[in-house]
Amino acid sequence: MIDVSVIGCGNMGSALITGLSRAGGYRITAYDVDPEALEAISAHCDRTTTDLGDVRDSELVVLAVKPDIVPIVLEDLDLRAEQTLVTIAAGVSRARVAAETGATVVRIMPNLAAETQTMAAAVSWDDPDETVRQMLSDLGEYVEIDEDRMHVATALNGSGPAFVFYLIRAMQERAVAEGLDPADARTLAAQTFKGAAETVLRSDRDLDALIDAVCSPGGTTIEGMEVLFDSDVDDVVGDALSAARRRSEELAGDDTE
Ligand SMILES: NC(=O)C1=CN([C@@H]2O[C@H](COP(=O)(O)OP(=O)(O)OC[C@H]3O[C@@H](n4cnc5c(N)ncnc54)[C@H](OP(=O)(O)O)[C@@H]3O)[C@@H](O)[C@H]2O)C=CC1
Ligand SMILES: O=C(O)[C@@H]1CCC=N1
Repeated sequence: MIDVSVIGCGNMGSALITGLSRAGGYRITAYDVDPEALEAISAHCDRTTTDLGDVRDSELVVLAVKPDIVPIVLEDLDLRAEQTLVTIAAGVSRARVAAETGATVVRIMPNLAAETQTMAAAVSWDDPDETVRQMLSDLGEYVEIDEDRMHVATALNGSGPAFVFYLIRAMQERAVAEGLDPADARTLAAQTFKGAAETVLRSDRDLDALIDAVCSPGGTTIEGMEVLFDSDVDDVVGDALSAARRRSEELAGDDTE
């Protein structure tokens, strides 16, 4: 049983808690200043608390508050060297957190799919932490990266779900406009993204080969692909990613990571 505390039970903290609860094998303490946030997540926790002292003995402590709240929490959080503090805040470096805590600091960039144990996460650390590895495996897929790549990871897999939700909506809305029932269009659009993503993860074929596999000669797909090939959609999607990456760098301020 891994003893984990989550500080901040908003969108991301509650997704992590729900995923860990579904995985099993975790004793979960949830801390927040907002009793309503705790109430909303209580079914997935062993303990909810508004007393920061209650997280003092956890093996893993996940800091899931907004970047500007991180220093406020760290001021009152008293941890020891044998504990691991996992920070998920965009644009807040490990060094900045480590300067304010006695614990070993690991930085991850998770995403909302933690809730369904299909999270894509990036992790950076000085020394691999087996308990954090276990947690990340239980929640989905992860890659280890140098911390100076955390800004681009934040844009890709941290912000990425919002970009994908947007694309799902665009396909769904056009299908509805062309006659499909809204609920059916939502199911088909979302499952199509899920299936395509699963295919990429399980296949060793490159993406061009996978596109070709859908495009029957003289068929329907190539007509749609021609529209994409002739558009600037690659640039637009890339620009969205770059804008998110730049904002992560801005949040970091003088820190390079
Ligand atoms: N949302 C996402 O998809 C992702 C978020 N992140 C990172 O996760 C962190 C949290 O983001 P997100 O979940 O979206 O934010 P939310 O605002 O949804 O959640 C933050 C929670 O922390 C609470 N809180 C505020 N002050 C304190 C405090 N002093 N002690 C404990 N809890 C406090 C908030 O309460 P109240 O609302 O009352 O202020 C809220 O419940 C950020 O650093 C973000 O960069 C990383 C990857 C993805
Ligand atoms: O938008 C944000 O700042 C956070 C970090 C990545 C996803 N959500």
